[in-house]
Amino acid sequence: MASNINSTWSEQLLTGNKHDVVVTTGVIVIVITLFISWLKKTNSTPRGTAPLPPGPNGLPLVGYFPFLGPNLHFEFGKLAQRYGPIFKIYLGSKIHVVINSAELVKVATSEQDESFANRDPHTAGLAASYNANDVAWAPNNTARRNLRKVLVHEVLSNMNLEASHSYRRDEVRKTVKTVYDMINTPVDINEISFSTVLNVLVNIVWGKGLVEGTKFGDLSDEIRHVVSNIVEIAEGLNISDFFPVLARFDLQGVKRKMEDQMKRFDRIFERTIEERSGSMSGEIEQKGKQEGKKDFLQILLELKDQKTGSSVSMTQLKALVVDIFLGGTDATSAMVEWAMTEILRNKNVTKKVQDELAQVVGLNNIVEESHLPKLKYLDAVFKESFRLHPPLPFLLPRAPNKTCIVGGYSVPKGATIFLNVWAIQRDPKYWENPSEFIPERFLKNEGLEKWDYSGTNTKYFPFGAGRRRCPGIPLGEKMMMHIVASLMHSFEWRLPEGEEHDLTDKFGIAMKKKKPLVVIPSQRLSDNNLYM
Ligand code: HEM
Repeated sequence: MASNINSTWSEQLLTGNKHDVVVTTGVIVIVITLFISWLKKTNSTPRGTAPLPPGPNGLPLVGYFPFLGPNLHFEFGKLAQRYGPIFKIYLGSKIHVVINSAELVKVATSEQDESFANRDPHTAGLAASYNANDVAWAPNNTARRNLRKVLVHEVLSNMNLEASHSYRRDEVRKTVKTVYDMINTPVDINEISFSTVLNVLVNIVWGKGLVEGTKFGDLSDEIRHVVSNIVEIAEGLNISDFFPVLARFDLQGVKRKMEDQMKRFDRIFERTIEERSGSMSGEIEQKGKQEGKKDFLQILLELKDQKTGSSVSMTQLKALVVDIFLGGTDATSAMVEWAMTEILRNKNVTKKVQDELAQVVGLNNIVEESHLPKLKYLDAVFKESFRLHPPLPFLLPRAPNKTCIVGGYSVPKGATIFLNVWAIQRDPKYWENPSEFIPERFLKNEGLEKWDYSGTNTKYFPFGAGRRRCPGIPLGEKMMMHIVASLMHSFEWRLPEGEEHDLTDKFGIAMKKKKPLVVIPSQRLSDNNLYM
């Protein structure tokens, strides 16, 4: 018996019990048949239609999962080299299509933008968006388009951005003061920029008066906790997203944990609305009127009061606030960290950034938002940092609402689409010396190439392209430029003894540095008052 257990199938065939051999052979035949029919299913297309894109086969049920490392952007970069501008890959039971060329991204986000403007929300995204009632995860329907209009034309309008400039100024100044108090001790750049950006957004959404009032001192801490927790939960890989049949079991508890955070968020929202409609309302409204700015809550209450049949519901507005926090904080602070890393590891770049700041701002002054458009070299540094380290290396996943043809291949309705901005922005076909950090490439005005964040040139689109591109660009850009300009203008920075700069990244909700940038500041400006 023991020898039977240890023997191989072929040994049993030669020596063993006939019944065992029949059973084993039967199982093997079934497995091979399943495998062949799975191969046929994953590679076949109905007669007369275009074929599916090429791609690795993987295994039944789990697809290509077992062959992938944790850094999907590297893995997909390698597969792009093998399979070309478009490939398909099964992850679990879901088909994913990865688009790796500027030309085909143009097809998806311009020629066929309407079909590709739908999303494929994962469990965490769904739970954090009140079931896709927001802008970022909702399908491309009328409700979403209306809500996006509220975000672009009300919250982020030029007038509101201009009016809220004092919020950004105050928070950046507070950060400079905090760093000044930490002179000669290590500072975690991502940590301080995350908290600066979050405070700015809290003020934009809820209004400074509400958060700073003594009664609500604890509110911004609570918001900070909830936002950090939401980012952390959304960051992990969730098996249910790849095996939809398992979703209802919520094996890793992602849905439950996210819903707990959303309940906390609901309580914050209810409390602020209650207070706003109560005793503090007149005072805050009056202050807002004097300063010519409206916080988000005020816009919300006005929309409700208009009674014009506005289709924006309370749930949508809450979901939009979460979008603003999630979209705004993580990606912006990740970019501050990448830009600071690239500046500090290239001595030549450090000098050029500092020289420009000395010339535009002066060393007896502080950085103001009005200086930012004149900092052309720093702008090029950001553009080059975005090229090498796009915080969302595949953007947010899309899902076409009908089967489309891209590059001669069939892209099935509902497939998860990754637009591989990471690979395109490093492709030697489009970029000279692609892995080198050369900000000057964005200062040349040769030819007809347009390098901006609009996504119209699909060789460079770190904020996305087409009708789902990021609506937060003007705010994100102002915040990250102001923070880095101020940190570089007010301080000299050095690494702790024995440390070296490290560019390793880690895949997540926003692609960050694996090892946080922790650097030691020293005073650069002679006037101590410029730090107060
Ligand atoms: C450096 C900062 C930022 C980066 C790199 C960034 C990047 C992106 C990217 C790549 C997308 C997906 C675009 C696509 O699928 O084509 C996106 C979407 C979005 N971002 Fe940003 N973002 C930033 C800041 C912000 C800010 C400050 C806000 C809000 C105030 C924001 C709100 C959103 C929203 C709501 C969406 C979903 C748009 C839609 O689906 O229609 N982002 N962002």
